[in-house]
Amino acid sequence: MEYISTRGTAPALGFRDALMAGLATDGGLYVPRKWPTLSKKQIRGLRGKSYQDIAFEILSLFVDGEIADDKLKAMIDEAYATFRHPAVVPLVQIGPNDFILELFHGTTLAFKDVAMQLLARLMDHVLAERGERATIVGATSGDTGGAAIDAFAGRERTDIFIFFPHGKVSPVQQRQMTSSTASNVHAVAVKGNFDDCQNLVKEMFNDAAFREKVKLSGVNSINWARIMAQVVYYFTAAVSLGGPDRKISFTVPTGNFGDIFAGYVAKKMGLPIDRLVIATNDNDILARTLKTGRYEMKGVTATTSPSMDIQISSNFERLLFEAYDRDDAAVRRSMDGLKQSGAFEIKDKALKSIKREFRAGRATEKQVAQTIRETLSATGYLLDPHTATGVFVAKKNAKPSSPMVTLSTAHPAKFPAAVKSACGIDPALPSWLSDLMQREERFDILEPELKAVETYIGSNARAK
Ligand SMILES: Cc1ncc(COP(=O)(O)O)c(C=O)c1O
Ligand SMILES: N[C@@H](CCOP(=O)(O)O)C(=O)O
Repeated sequence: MEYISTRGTAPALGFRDALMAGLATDGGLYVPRKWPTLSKKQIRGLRGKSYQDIAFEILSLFVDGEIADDKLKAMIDEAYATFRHPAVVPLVQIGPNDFILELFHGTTLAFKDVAMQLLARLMDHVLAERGERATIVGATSGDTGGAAIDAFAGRERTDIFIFFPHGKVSPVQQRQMTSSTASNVHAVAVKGNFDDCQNLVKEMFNDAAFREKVKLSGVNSINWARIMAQVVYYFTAAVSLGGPDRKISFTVPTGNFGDIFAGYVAKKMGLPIDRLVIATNDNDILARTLKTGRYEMKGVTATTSPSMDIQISSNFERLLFEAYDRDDAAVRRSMDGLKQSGAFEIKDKALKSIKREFRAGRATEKQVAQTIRETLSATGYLLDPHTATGVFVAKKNAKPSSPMVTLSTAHPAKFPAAVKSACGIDPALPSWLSDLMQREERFDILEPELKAVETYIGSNARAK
């Protein structure tokens, strides 16, 4: 299996190199040269298997023998042993045809743990095999950072630097990032928003000398391995609801487009998915794009679902690549337009192909709060604001003939103020995090300037 860049001018890489590269050297994102597929019979064969076994069957198609099967199995088992639910990602029914896929039973209570626990182990394995060290960077609107810090803390071969927008993450998210005592962890508050943090990370990758000097690697969903790990739960959810002999729809609270792109990959691999619905909060650039064909940045609004307060939706580039029939020049033109003028137009044919695969909807702040309140009173189920965004949009896009699964991307206790103000309930953190808000914080504050950030990393990273 070879991985190619969406911008077409970086070298094609095997799995291990794509894993360690994060972003391609031409600024593009890696995707498999060809989507692996499973027949209906093979998908049926996943029924009744454990999450770990299904993960192995799906992931080994992408790893393609670059990591020995027994080692990959052991990493999968270890990664998902950190989850507090025996099903890893249980499905909960909240209506006759409405389901919630709970992705938040990992150590930091967000769906990011699913991929991050595995990613850290995969990277460690490759670094050990090569006798190397790496500097890991990540931008976060709140959840990726906590999950990455938890997964990489104390790992000998990596130093990890996480950049979060100063004052724009929830107090629980901030404390999860800033209370690590591990010496290889560096939490940095950037005076800006998530897009500034993400731009800094991408600029670091585009600085070839710096990239080489500190042996840079990334843990955002620009890294193909993040997406790959997230494909698995579309299969586990679908087969437990009768797939592939029945089509299942999914609604996904969306920001950086990684989670829903994983659903699109599952479909490409042969999983019969009916509707794939993008749910956005007031930062509705993706919903607007599908409606108008113009991807246009308009500034970020702070919402009660801060993890989705994003304008530059990185993985949309992977979708564009597919929609333009893998024409990397068309992707380069779009990305140049975005950089130069904050916008680009999608050509009719490509837009039509995107609209065939996706629907999109937005939930306003009022609708999010109302959905939390109404779902609680109708079903007794407590949603976090990101999941509530999904549930609201799912209702508008559900079809009576197919089950609708909304991905629950975070535990309500990560956003207690928003949940309390919506429905009066103050959700408690689970026991292993009950002292979180008393733990001491340790972080630095930086301007959103490449030089400042590179100097900071340069003086703290050990991979030189
Ligand atoms: C809780 C939560 N929900 C949804 C999202 C959106 O996921 P994605 O960026 O993969 O679209 C994020 C982060 O991005 C998140 O942290
Ligand atoms: N919502 C994310 C933003 C970064 O997304 P990623 O999936 O690309 O890492 C977060 O919580 O940090």
